[in-house]
Amino acid sequence: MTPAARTQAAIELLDAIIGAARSGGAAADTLIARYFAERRYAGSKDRRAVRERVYAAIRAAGDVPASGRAAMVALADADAELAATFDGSRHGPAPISADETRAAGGVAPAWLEAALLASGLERQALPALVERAPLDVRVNRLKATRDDVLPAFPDAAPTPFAEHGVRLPTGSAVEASAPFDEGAIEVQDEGSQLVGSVLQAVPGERIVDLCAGAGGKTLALAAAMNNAGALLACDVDRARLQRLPQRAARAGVTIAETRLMNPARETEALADWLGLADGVLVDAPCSGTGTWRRNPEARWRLTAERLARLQATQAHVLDVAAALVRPGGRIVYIVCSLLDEEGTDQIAAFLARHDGWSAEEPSLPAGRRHGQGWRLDPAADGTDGFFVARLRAPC
Ligand SMILES: C[S@@+](CC[C@H](N)C(=O)[O-])C[C@H]1O[C@@H](n2cnc3c(N)ncnc32)[C@H](O)[C@@H]1O
Repeated sequence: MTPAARTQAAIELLDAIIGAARSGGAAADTLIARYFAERRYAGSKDRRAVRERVYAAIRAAGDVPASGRAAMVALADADAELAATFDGSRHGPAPISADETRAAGGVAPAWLEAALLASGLERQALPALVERAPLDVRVNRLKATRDDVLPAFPDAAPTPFAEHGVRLPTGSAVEASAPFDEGAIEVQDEGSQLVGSVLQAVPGERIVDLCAGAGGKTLALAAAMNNAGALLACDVDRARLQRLPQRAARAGVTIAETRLMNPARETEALADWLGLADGVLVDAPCSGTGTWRRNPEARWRLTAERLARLQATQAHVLDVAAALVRPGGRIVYIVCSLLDEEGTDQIAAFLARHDGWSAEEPSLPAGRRHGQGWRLDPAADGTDGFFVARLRAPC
């Protein structure tokens, strides 16, 4: 493909991504994969270049742009090489005119920027929310140590804070590596590794991972428990939960049992665990404002209505978790969001609903106290953004 044709492809893809963001359609990655599946003439360099242009345009536009062209023209205003590809050639975009529409910049839609500032984030911390993220992996201590893994990747370095983390150059082919194949590493952001460790699960305990998804944190819990004890991984999403057993097998995890639940009927599915868990991890469904670095189009999709629905689910899963914990046991509540509505406000509301429970300070090597919990943010900590709180049940 010529450079101009690559820009035209990025414009077409952005049009599809913008349409999907407005209608709740497929994610950008899916649309990009479909686009190239139908255009076999595009080589791997073309695909990489187009993808980079698409994501640069998504990162640069805080709100949904009027069109793919408006997004690319805004990008070209600051990039002469890109601007030169608007050359009107056969497969390229028409030349740029001075008065045509440009996508607005910004970090997020105005209502979301306001909500982030109201949640205590400094304005200068906002751009880091949409910068490219590093590629972090967690070393699976059931299979290897960090020193075993580091030599397998030439440009790898230990993560600054997480004990078992390794940071690799973005784009490293982790899943084609021997350590991945052997189950010695899992892709996991350093922040995710840190907040997952707040439960401090130890061998022999009875632990529930209530919102386990495909098991990213379940596998870390099993490693912390050295495969000894009981570990129940639950979710309401069959497709996600179904991926867990295969990942567990690769990681040498033997104690994770999965359980699919019906939404709003979780306590029925968990009747045999009521009041018995030493600890419950609630990695709650959330708006993902802390993970825009990896998924920048998410900020185009979030609405106030969706946020309100997520908040209701978060309160509900916290209440389910409280029913599972034994006297004196604990809950760790995590959201990959920096909005107080999903973080410290949820904890305050939980404590108001549940007599005798208290919040304990998680105290991690990165981040800082925030309300009744702890917060990591991309600008200050170089991790995805997270809120985490530890709650102690009365004895
Ligand atoms: C942030 S994701 C979990 C990610 C996962 N723990 C990991 O580390 O990879 C939140 C999960 O909550 C699940 N969820 C949504 N509603 C739920 C409910 N009522 N009970 C349990 N899980 C729920 C979603 O299906 C989703 O998998």
